[in-house]
Amino acid sequence: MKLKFSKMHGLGNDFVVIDGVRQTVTLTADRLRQLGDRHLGIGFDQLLLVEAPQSQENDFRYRIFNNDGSEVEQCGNGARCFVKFVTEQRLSNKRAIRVETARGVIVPELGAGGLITVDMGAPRFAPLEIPFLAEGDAITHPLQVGDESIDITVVSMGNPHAVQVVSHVDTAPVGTQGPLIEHHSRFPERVNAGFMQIVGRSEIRLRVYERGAGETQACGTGACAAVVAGIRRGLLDSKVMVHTRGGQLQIEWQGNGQPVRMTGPAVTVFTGEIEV
Ligand SMILES: N[C@@H](CCC[C@H](N)C(=O)O)C(=O)O
Repeated sequence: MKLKFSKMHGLGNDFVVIDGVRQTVTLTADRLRQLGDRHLGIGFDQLLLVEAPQSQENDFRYRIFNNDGSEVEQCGNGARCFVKFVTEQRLSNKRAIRVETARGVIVPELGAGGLITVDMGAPRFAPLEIPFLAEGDAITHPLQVGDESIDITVVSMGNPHAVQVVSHVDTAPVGTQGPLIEHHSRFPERVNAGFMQIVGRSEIRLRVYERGAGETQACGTGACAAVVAGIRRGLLDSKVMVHTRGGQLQIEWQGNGQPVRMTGPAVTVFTGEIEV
C-alpha cells in the first residue's frame, strides 16, 4: 500500500505531513524513525498526521511525532504548515481553522502575503508535566547542568520549554548543554532547551535544542516560550521579532491568561508516496 505525503518546512524546521482523513494510516514508531532518517529515509524533524476532529466544533485534529518516534503535544511551525497543507489538499477552504492537538485547540489563520498567524493558546507556568515548578512562584530557577548552574525559565506552550538567556547565540553551548537539559532528571517528560540572546526590547535571537529531534533551524513553540520568558523577566515588550537560524517569526503576548500569537511562513517543498 502507498501513502501520499507532502514534505514541508517552517523556517527550515521540516516536516512530513500526511492526510489521515482520506487515507488509512498505521505507522509504527520504528517505521517513523526510519522515515525520519536523513540518510535512509525521507528525513524530517517532525511528522504531522492530519485527522478528522473528535468534536464537531472543530475542523481537524493533528498529531505530532518527533523523529525519535515520540508523540508530542504541540508544534508551532507545524501548525502553520498544517493550515497550508489542508488548504492545498482542498481538505478545507476556511481561512481560520480550529485544530485539536494533544493539549487543546489552536486556531491557525491564513493571512495576507502568504503569512500564517496562529493563536497558540495561553502559556502555563505550573504544568503537571514539569512537577518542580509546583515548588514556588519564582520566574527563574537554578538548574545544575554538568559543572555549571544555569538560570532557566520554564514555560509550557502545551509542550515543555526551559529557556536561558545567553550573551551570544552563536557561541552558546547548544550542542553540549542541550542534550543534558533535555534529559535532566528534573524534567521527567524531557524538555526543549532554548538559548535566547536579547538584542533589544522587541528583538531576540534564538536557538533551540528540541526534545526528540536535536537542534532545529527554528522552533515555533520555542519562540513563543522564549518571548513569554523574556516578558516575564522584564526584558522584552509584548511584540517581539525572533531571529532563528532559519528566518524570522513575529511573536505577541499581552500577559497572563492571554494567548500567544505567532506569525510566520510555511512552505511546501515536494509531494511523494511512501510504501507501507
Ligand atoms: N518544532 C516544533 C516543536 C516540536 C515538538 C518538540 N520537539 C517537543 O518535543 O515538544 C515547533 O515548531 O514548535
